[in-house]
Amino acid sequence: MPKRGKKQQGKNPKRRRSGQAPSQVTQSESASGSAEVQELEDVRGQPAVWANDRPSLCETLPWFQSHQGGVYQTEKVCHGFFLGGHGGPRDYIDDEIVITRVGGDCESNGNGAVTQMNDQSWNTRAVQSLRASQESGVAVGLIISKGNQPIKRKLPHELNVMGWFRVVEIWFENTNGKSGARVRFQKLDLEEPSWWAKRGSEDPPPISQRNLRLPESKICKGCLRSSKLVYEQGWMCLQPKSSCFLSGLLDDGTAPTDLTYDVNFLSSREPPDDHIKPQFSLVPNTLAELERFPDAWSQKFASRGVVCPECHKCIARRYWKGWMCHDPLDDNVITESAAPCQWKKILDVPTIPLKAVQEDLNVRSINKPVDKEWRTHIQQEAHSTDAYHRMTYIIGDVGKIVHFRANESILNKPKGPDDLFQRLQQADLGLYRYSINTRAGTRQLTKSFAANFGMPYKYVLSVRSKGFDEAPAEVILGLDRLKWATDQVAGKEASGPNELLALGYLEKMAMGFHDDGEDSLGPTIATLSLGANATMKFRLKDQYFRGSSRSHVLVADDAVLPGCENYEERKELKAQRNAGELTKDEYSKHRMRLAKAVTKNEGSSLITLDLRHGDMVVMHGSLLQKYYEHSVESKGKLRFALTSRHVKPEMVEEGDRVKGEYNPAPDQIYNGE
Ligand SMILES: O=C(O)CCC(=O)C(=O)O
Ligand SMILES: [Fe+2]
Repeated sequence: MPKRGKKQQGKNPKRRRSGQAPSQVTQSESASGSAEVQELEDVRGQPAVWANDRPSLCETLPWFQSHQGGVYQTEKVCHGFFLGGHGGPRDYIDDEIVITRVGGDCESNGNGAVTQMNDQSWNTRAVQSLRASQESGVAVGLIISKGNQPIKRKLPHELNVMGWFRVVEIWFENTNGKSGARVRFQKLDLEEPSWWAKRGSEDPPPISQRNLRLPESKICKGCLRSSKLVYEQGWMCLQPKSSCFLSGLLDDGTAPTDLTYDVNFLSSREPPDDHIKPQFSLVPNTLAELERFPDAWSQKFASRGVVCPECHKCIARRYWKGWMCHDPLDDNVITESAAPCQWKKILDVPTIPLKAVQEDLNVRSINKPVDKEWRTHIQQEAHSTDAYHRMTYIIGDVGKIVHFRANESILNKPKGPDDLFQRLQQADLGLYRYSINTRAGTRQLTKSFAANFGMPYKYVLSVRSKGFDEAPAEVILGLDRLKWATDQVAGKEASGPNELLALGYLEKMAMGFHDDGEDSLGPTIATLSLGANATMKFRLKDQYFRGSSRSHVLVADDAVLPGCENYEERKELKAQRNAGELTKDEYSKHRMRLAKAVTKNEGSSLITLDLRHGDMVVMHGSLLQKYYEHSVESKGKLRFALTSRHVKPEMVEEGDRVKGEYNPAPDQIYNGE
């Protein structure tokens, strides 16, 4: 487990580090299937903004926040479009026009080539959003990746912003028996030279000197709808839902497969139209906003990426205190030159008083933490002391969750929660946003800042975990309290914490559903919440909720647990199987039938805890991490969470084990007051 962070760093074969020669040629599949080697031309300029990786791009550009897929839309209108590596057949890019497939509904063969799996139509989401941009006059920003083949240029960066375009044509053609949408973009400003034009090329002629010609169109006799003359082979009806779609060119009424564009279609231009405008600025100016609102360092907009004023790179906010253009902690860093850009912005982060991050201090919003449906399956126990109101939720043999709700009286004690919240803000914790693989298969930055202490843990690389002997005093104060809570739940004899993950949440930050790791950890995990309120949810992992994977492979371990679909029926079947009343095959058939009948997209939360400043939560039982997952959503402008675990020493490299040594002196031991 501790090495996972390293493995997770995606290996992109196209990446190169400084000193390696840029690729001069690219190989592409021609329409006839033979490999061609293309010479790439130099470009004449530089993009106004660029990025090394998709997370930085999406964190920075408000008009392109799609970590996956080529189209970014808000309220059903497309604002940004991504041109990846391979373009399909007939993708076309010149200095002013881009023609490409709309994307989506495709599967990749692993080499970048894609096959369309489903028919696309005017109702396809991506098509609808492009059409909405076209109809409402919204410009679309185009981004092109270095490996893009149709452009035939040596692009300067991994991801390059081309500029604003307008959607001028959407039509459909037949790709491998499926109707696939295609879009033709035209550059919004035809007078400005394109940075990706060939080096040494002339400026484009002024509009007044151009003979702007629109492509020809014809009304289809079959469906009475108009289609442009797109292909050299002749006019065809390009309406996907019409029976006359693509018909009429060959004797048998079908369309030729080897289509080429009509020259007039390629050279035609729509006349400039002042009504077509982008709804964002191409290069966001977050830095200027920060100058205007210097106290806003923990607010949502300040957690976005910025564009480096020196080299124009998108820089995500990965540091608690700001942005670094050349990020020494980024393992995936691509150094473009021998002298990387040294620009950085370190924020002045004045201490935020507790009052400013909490709203309704005395009101607990969730008074029934256990979902109605499961109340009879989850045993609840309450126990109060002067310091904490302790609520225990027991999920059968799986484990329990103990919520220590802090009473007002302990908050302002010396070294107590108020004090810790204040001190953690001033301490240098080294909080950083790591890059992780998501379930959707993309890489994204975590939505909270993390720093690990003690034994190395999960996504934080082992070299980045500071031993407890080097940890700030505030971290150890938190650990003392967590050790107490762990002992309360698991008993003093159990393995105590040897790791602590400190998390910092700015406004609207959250941690999505995850488990804390079942194999590498001891059974008890404790967490302390400081600052803003938060909501912590527990639910069954998806495969246990359904009883199978999404593709209907039955789970090997048929756990029928609170939170799952068809609970009663599954429980009954399991009892019958255990009593020998059902054969293995019969049992599997029933299980499959039930798994296939699940219609819900995801399971709902079983337990929802309202975490307040000073509260602690202990999760106990390794099966809890195996079957259940949890999420935490922060509700205010600033929150810290300190979470301690017992990492099994055998899972950690020998030399790192000393990092987790923690032997509190007697006067350091927290006594629960
Ligand atoms: O933010 C929190 O309270 C807990 C975070 C958490 O679940 C984790 O660190 O694994
Ligand atoms: Fe967690």
